[in-house]
Amino acid sequence: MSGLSGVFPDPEDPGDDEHVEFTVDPHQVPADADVEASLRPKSLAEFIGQPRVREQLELVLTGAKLRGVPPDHVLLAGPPGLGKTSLSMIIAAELGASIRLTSGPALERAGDLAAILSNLVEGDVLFIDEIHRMARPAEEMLYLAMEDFRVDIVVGKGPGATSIPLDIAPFTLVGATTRSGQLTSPLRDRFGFTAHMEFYAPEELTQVITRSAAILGVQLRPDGATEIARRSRGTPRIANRLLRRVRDFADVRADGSITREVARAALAVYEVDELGLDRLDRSVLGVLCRTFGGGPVGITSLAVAVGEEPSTVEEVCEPFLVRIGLLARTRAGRVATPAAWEHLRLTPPRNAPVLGAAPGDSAGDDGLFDAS
Ligand SMILES: Nc1ncnc2c1ncn2[C@@H]1O[C@H](COP(=O)(O)OP(=O)(O)OP(=O)(O)O)[C@@H](O)[C@H]1O
Repeated sequence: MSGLSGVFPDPEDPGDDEHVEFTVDPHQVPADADVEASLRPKSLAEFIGQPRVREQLELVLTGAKLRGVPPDHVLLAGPPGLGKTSLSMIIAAELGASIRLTSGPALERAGDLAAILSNLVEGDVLFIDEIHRMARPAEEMLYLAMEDFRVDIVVGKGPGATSIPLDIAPFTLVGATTRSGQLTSPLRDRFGFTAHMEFYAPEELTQVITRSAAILGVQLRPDGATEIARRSRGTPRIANRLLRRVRDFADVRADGSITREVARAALAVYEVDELGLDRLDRSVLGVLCRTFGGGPVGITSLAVAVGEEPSTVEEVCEPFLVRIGLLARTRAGRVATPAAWEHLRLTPPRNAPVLGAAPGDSAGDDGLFDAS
């Protein structure tokens, strides 16, 4: 028989010698990644929240459809997990077009991009995730492709090299970035529309979770949905992930129904606190307060101290910590706010940095400083 089988003790009662038998066929159980895909909204009408982006995008798409031309290139900017990939698929679906998906790091050489561009059919949507991480030669090729629907293929090397122009089908580029400030201005200027994705309000995340629970057939009480939403860091991907983890807990340790109490107990097991901070967030704040006396400290030093990549701390933890007022970015580096000390139940030292008054303490145009 293919599958897994065995015995499982009741986790509520370690002394229990009555065992529950289980049999699971891994081919019958969808992987988390498949579940994630099934939860993606398929149309603008199904896409919850981001009212401004939806309205703007609807105008861009409808205007293009009225004129019978592919819409301008679209840039989706915002922290991870807010729905950029979902939105790119929705753009293609609303246009009745096919979509090709790739990412900046996969486009190392201009040839990688040329191969994709030359295979596009008129009206296709090309999605490039993490577009700020594309290699320079590919980026330069993209300028011409975006503007004139043409690429120059370089044949040969050195002084004898020649470039052969190749027409490509008119297409719409959808770029996604977590670091719009890192885009070069020639690339940024070639997008006709930039959608700035915001963190979601708890009520919007409650709707996301309720919708996902209905798709997954999970019994979810409204107070359970609110509790998960409150701790989802304004991010639908996290909301869906927490819903799946709370569902596990509800199935294994409760009666399968997600109530506020079940959600609280489950999220305590997964170390997600009342503000939605996870281990890494708390570790960043803890190091900032305990090791660096509240800062200011550069992102690299902070990342090394928590054993993470600076980009992870900067793109995953920081935007949310800044948004909920636990961390501030100043010219001199990252600083813990009084609310951070309070959240960690620590007393700030007397010489802890004072926030707010210093002139020039404002973020750069990507909201980030390079103190390291
Ligand atoms: N507005 C929304 N309404 C309902 N569900 C959403 C919405 N936005 C995102 N989701 C859910 O969140 C998950 C993550 O979204 P998605 O992968 O599109 O995010 P992303 O911004 O592209 O993230 P990344 O850039 O890290 O890939 C999706 O599976 C989808 O189910």
